[in-house]
Amino acid sequence: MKTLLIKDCMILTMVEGEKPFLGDIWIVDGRIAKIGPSLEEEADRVILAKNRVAMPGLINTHNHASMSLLRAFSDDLKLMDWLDKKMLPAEARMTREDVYWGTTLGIAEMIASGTTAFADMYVHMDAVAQAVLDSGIRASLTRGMVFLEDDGERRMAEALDLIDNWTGAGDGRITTMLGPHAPYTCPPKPLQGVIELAHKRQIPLHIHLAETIEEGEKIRARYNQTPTEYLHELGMFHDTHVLLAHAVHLNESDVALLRGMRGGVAHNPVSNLKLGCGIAPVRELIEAGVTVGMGTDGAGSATTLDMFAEIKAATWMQKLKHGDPTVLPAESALRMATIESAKLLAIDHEVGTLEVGKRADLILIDLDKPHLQPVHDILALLAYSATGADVDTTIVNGEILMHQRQFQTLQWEEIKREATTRASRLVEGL
Ligand SMILES: CSC[C@H]1O[C@@H](n2cnc3c(O)ncnc32)[C@H](O)[C@@H]1O
Ligand SMILES: [Zn+2]
Repeated sequence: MKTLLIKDCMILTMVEGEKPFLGDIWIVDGRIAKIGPSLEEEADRVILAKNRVAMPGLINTHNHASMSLLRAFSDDLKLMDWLDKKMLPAEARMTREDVYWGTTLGIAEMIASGTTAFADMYVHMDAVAQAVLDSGIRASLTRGMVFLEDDGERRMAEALDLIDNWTGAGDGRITTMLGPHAPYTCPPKPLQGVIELAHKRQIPLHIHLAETIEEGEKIRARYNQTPTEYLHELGMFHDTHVLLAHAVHLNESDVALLRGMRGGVAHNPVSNLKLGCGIAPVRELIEAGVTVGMGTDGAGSATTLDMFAEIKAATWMQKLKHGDPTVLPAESALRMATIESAKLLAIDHEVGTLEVGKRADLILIDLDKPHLQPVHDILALLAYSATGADVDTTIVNGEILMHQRQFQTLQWEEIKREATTRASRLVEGL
């Protein structure tokens, strides 16, 4: 039996209706065994967490972690120029080892900023899975499939290899999905095939949707439909858990089509702002009963994987869009980044709140800082003042991945060296 006791912290469980309280958390074999004041249980290790807030780890529902190698390489471009002229040529040079080290760099940033689980769509996914396994983080992995060239069968085979070989690995830390890339890269026939397979084997789907106005124009010209109508008509929302990344350009009837869907929307506000895509109809989606979680997208576009930046951007953008500061209050934004995101990855029975019996995926935030005092309202402080750099400790499955801002499972100097040399090679001459 492996035990860990976290003592004297302010506990924010994120369970609906529960207020923050001072207390302790006892973790046994990776799960929360007790939460309450003055616990006296024996433990192999004790963390004294005075002046710290314990909350569920943040869950990043849309990422391409390996793109951390392309951070700040190409900015201030329109999405299609950025993708076609810069990202795709650099990605064409990426080896399996590049993906391993790029993903590890992304994971290091996530652990350091309080993310305990993420959803990833990329290539060389066995390397991504290995990086997840080695680091101790939790992830939902997807082989991204573009069906514009004629090697779609190979991509499908790789997607299924990932699912068959890695689902449940790392004591259940790795889950998998099927990932058709986007409506504009997936024509009806292969997309229908993916949807039918997902249906038959009950595999969740992860896809980009309605990110830009240009995407809407492309799909209108090809099929005389909105991107959402296109996916709906192919049966995507009938009985499959679907993770929709972005969903910025939805009209009223698109939102109505998503009503009652399984899964929901990964909102990526920083990427949407930076690429000038627009503001997603988050309030309308939530009012329609659609689950909305939070993500960053890759660091190649968002530049950072700090989920605290997303929390701020999400709430500010909705307030601005509706001209109303009461829209998406602090608690709702924090819920989006924790339990709502857990629902999107279909892991909410295990993580997303601090509750007895759930996996111990949690973070400790250091309040002993000028920008986090005084403590009138801990929810407002976390949503509006905290940054990823305030995270002191990150724990996944009861394992300490970072403590007092020191990585426990990753070798930072090695990651930096590998990432620097590989990143230079990828972008040379582009
Ligand atoms: C086929 S693997 C995933 C693929 O997606 C690309 N990508 C990264 N960010 C975005 C985005 O915001 N919209 C669409 N596609 C994106 C990435 O470069 C990979 O090629
Ligand atoms: Zn993306």
